Amino acid sequence: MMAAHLALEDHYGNSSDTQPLLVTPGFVDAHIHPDKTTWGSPWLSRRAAATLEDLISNDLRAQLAYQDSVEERAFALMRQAVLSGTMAMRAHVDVATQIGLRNIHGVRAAAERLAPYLDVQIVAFPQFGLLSNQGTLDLVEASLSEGADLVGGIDPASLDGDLHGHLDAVFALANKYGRDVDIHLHDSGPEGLAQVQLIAERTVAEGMQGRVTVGHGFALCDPSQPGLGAALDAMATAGMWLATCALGADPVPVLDLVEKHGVRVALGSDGVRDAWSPFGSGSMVDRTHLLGYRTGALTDAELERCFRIATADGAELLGSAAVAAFFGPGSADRVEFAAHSIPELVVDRPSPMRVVRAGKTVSL
Ligand SMILES: O=c1cc[nH]c(=O)[nH]1
Repeated sequence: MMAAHLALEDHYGNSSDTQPLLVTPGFVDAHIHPDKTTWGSPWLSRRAAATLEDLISNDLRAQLAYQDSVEERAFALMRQAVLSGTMAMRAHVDVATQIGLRNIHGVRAAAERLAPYLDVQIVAFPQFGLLSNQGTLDLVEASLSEGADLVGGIDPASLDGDLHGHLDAVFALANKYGRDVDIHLHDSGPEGLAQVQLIAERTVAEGMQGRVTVGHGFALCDPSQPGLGAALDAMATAGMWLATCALGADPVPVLDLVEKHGVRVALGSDGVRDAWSPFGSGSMVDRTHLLGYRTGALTDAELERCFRIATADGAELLGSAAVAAFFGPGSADRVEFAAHSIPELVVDRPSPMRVVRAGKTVSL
């Protein structure tokens, strides 16, 4: 999947060398949390957080205090993503006894309003624990008939405190309803790698090769870990994906190493202006820049790899036909930028001049 560079004609039909036109496929946000965003809402002053548990309790407190509905906030962010060139996204949406299914319903309603422009997959995400937060497992199951597409999980050993029980529950639901799986794994070091190995074994045992993603996978970002190669090999055998976000100080994978072991990588925004982070723009062009910056991209090939991860690779993970079908400037679904080349686009991160869906300029 290539981008195409054309000379741009001005209003009078004169082409100009100083105003370039780069035509690209749409972008794919493979990991975002639109239900928690404050996009379009008043500024949220955030509390300090030293641990994952702090972040999670800040998150719940913030969500319970939001005045604007999930649908309004999610729609505002998802609209911004569309206008920034995103054509597909995988949304991790909280399901918990404290909030019931309202986040799932709100994000699904927002997605329906944007359906001509954006393919949205919803992961039922047990942010506050799947087994440890009693009643959540039943809600996750119910969510699969009420708008959620995938079964989510989170740190089975540390956060949920029952490694095997958590994986049993996640894979049982995936099997019962024929859904893919996407598990947040913040745990680092040997504990994180051991969980990756187990998820990979489960994936193969359940015949779910290619249908399981690990989000964040901080353990997979530490090349000093002796078990890293084996964990990456296990993931490759299971056809597992790693969704990384290049957010703040979060660890990022060594892309050469991950690719050498045959593990596929997709890119996402993670939390955009929510209790977890004041940053984020909803733009995958920005996020691609951050991936390049955080992974030390230097050569054109390295910058182009970041672009590929955010477009063609993400499209493969999400099964996005609109992005995958891009063939050049005449494509019905495309994004137009004032840029000379992909490397320059990734570094300069311009806003699109035009997003085109089904042959028509998107105006929202
Ligand atoms: O919202 C978020 C972001 C990162 N990690 C989580 O568990 N939740």
